[in-house]
Amino acid sequence: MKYIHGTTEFHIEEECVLSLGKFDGLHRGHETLLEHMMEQKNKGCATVLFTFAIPPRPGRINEVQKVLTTNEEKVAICEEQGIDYLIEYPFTKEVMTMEPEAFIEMLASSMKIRGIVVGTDFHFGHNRRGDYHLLEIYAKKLHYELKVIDKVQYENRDISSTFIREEVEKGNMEKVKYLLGYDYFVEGVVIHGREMGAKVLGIPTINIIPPENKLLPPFGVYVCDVVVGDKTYHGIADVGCKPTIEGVNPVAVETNIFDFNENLYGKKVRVCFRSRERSEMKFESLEALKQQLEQDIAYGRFYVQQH
Ligand SMILES: Cc1cc2nc3c(=O)[nH]c(=O)nc-3n(C[C@H](O)[C@H](O)[C@H](O)COP(=O)(O)O)c2cc1C
Ligand SMILES: Nc1ncnc2c1ncn2[C@@H]1O[C@H](COP(=O)(O)OP(=O)(O)OP(=O)(O)O)[C@@H](O)[C@H]1O
Repeated sequence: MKYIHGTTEFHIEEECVLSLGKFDGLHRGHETLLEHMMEQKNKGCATVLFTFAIPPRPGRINEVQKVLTTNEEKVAICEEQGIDYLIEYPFTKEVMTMEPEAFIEMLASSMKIRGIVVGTDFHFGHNRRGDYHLLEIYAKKLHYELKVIDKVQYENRDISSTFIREEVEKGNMEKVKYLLGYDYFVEGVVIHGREMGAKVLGIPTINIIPPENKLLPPFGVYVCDVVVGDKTYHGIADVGCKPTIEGVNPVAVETNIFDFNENLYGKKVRVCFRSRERSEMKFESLEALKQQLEQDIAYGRFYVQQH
């Protein structure tokens, strides 16, 4: 896959099928779009996802925008899904004020568009004036086929990245899985913690520090799957900063993998959140924490057996 970013100058020689939008966390709504794109791919078109690199709003320059998928994850997911080109187009003042007609012309001058796939609510161009009706008018002129997808819903609400971010923030991980089509996950390289887990508490854990802009579920304990290479293990994870342990601890995801004693330091792992058990708490003593951890592990094992 080619990842085109940081430039407004690009040219794709092949005939292509295109979809446009933000695509934060590919979800079950996007899935329908992708299926149509893959049908075109089978007929010889290259698949192109066109997204914008939206800068932070003025006055919020120092605020980190939390996302379901970081750029690195998006690149990996797009590659897995069979996307040939991921374009992250700079959202400059000129682009922001570009009339939708000029935007379509710009796209058509950069690639040979044979198909466009969008949802019914897709809007683009200055003041979001462009919509699928305008794309339909240009379909005849520019000789592409337009496919407009009805919005996939859940409980009478359109599935969207906004909807999913709200549910992640509430810790509703089963619902998030349904909306995404897969477990919500965090990736990171296993680092050294204080090593109290194995030595003091008798419960070994792996620690990862999530990327700063990765949206996390609320601090607390989650039944999870841990993916290491091509293997998946069950475990129980704490998201938070371990208030029982003295000092300032960074926000981390710390996981006890069941029946596992290999050394994972320096390895990249993916922690997939399956279900929230409880909030993170400050315990009176390490002994009290240890007792709770044992209960958490028992809870996690039971959950895994039942689901
Ligand atoms: C399932 C699980 C639940 C945890 N719950 C809490 C908690 O509620 N409060 C807390 O202060 N630490 C909690 N922790 C973190 C422990 O304090 C941590 O395992 C211990 O401090 C070892 O950290 P280390 O790897 O940095 O040595 C939890 C850890 C796990 C694996
Ligand atoms: N539930 C859905 N069903 C069908 N198509 C969808 C669905 N959600 C988004 N799309 C389409 O996918 C493309 C990308 O959507 P985009 O990621 O920008 O929006 P979104 O998922 O609704 O998120 P946000 O909440 O950020 O607006 C658009 O063409 C959009 O219309």
